[in-house]
Amino acid sequence: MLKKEYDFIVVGGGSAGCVLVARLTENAHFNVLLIEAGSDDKNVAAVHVPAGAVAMVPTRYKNWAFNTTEQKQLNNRRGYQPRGKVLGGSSAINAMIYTRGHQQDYDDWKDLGWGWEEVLPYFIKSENNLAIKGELHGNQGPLFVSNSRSNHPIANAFIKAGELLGHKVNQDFNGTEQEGIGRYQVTQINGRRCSAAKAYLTPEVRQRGNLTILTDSRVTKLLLDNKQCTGVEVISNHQLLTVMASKEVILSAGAFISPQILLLSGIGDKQDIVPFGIEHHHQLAGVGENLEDHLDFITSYKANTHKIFGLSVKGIGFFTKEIIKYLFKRKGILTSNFAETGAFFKTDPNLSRPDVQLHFVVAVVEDHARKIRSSLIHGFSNHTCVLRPKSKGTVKLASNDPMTDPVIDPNFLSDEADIQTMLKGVRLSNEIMQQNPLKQYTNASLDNEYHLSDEELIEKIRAKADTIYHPVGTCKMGMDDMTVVDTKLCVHGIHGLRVVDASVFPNLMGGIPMHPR
Ligand SMILES: Cc1cc2nc3c(=O)[nH]c(=O)nc-3n(C[C@H](O)[C@H](O)[C@H](O)COP(=O)(O)OP(=O)(O)OC[C@H]3O[C@@H](n4cnc5c(N)ncnc54)[C@H](O)[C@@H]3O)c2cc1C
Repeated sequence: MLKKEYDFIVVGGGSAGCVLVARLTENAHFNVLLIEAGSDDKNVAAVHVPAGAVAMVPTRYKNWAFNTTEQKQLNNRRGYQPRGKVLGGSSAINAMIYTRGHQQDYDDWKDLGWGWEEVLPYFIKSENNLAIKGELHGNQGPLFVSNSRSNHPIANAFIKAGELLGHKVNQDFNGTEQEGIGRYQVTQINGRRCSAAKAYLTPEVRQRGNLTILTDSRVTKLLLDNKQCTGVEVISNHQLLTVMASKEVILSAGAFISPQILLLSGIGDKQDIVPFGIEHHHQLAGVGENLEDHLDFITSYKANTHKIFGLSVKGIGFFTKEIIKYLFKRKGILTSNFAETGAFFKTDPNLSRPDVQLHFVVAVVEDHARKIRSSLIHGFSNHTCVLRPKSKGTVKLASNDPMTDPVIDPNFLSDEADIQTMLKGVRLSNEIMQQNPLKQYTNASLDNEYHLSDEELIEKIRAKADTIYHPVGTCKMGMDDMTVVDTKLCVHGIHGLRVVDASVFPNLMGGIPMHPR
């Protein structure tokens, strides 16, 4: 039964929220309420079977499926922003790749107390790596990390192709050196997804008497008494309820909704709040600013085999066998995280760390797999993203109605430097795709961009690129005027309120943002 008051209320049961409630409830004196807008993840096959992501990412199933504003530098196209809406949050629908940022990325945050030396013990504590041991890895944490059980031959051909060009094969992207080409490790156990909910909301944690989990319930507003956050308003079962927090409310609703909740509650820049008829409580100009995201450009190929993702009559026999293999052995293509291999490259050898990442995907996933016709093709694709974009966007209110999506403007490619880095990255990607180990599997290039001039390729990037799903920074941590939380993640000037999700990152790191805490 829901109580009127808890010590802590955690808003959003995603990558950050699940970790936090598991840790807080270790202390039997704390009563904790976790509120999640989506459903429980129990018995949701699409979450647990790795290839099930294909049922969620392009659809509204367990997914907020946001759209962005028209992107000026992307030919005024609207982008797509999937986000998990289920316990586990985006870790329940993501590609399960386990790569941290580059060590230097954390050292950029050293003055904030979040340098490499400070964060490494937490990586190690959380990780249970079933394949790699060593001083940079953990083998006893709750988050299981494995080698992919799919091990698709065409994904391996990608590595061979890179090796032919002289790229160093990297056996461990989370080891001492990030640069190189290799296989991604995945957050999986026994061929099943290990989301933050699976890792941290274990049956033992769920049974704790001091933890209440309220799913299918949406926080609409924070309750404020002058400069103290005292609780939340939540819509649950079609009823508007208020629940009080005696110690803290902790926002972990993700990089789009955490700033939206702050703005709906009157915390942010006056100009972003008052025009919507909302009372302005607390001036914080940085709320919803500083949005950074990884832009992704895809080059796709039709394969000369049907033993890869795609839908055809010929493929039915192959997939039937793979389903049986999965049911009995938890192996095969259903364990694939799609982006099985990849690379971290420097577009300029003088750089101190890689500035582009490649994801080699054993499927054609044009427009986030929303283009059914291209998803039918048996094929593969190579994705290029700029790791430290200079372009910055915003998340703001569209209305005072909390059920309305926020206005998301990543402002992709607004900085010319990002276009140039992307261009160089795509050239590196194309070189690999033309090597014999991959050519032997290629029926046709679906993009034919090898012979394009720089100007033509930039046009193609503007016509096709979109997110690879790593928005951060909208409640930035730090001490300057545009920051929202301090180094302990407390909201500046408001007592009893923290933000703990990807919105607090000061900037994007050269890796994937599920694992940096
Ligand atoms: C398709 C996709 C692929 C990705 N691939 C990878 C990958 O391979 N590797 C990797 O490391 N990262 C990947 N990411 C990124 C990674 O998953 C995210 O960066 C990370 O999960 C963000 O964690 P978070 O805690 O900030 O937010 P989330 O995990 O998104 O959690 C936010 C939670 O809050 C809930 N919520 C929102 N609003 C409310 C509200 N008003 N009331 C109550 N609850 C609310 C949401 O439903 C959600 O459960 C991917 C992301 C996506 C979408």
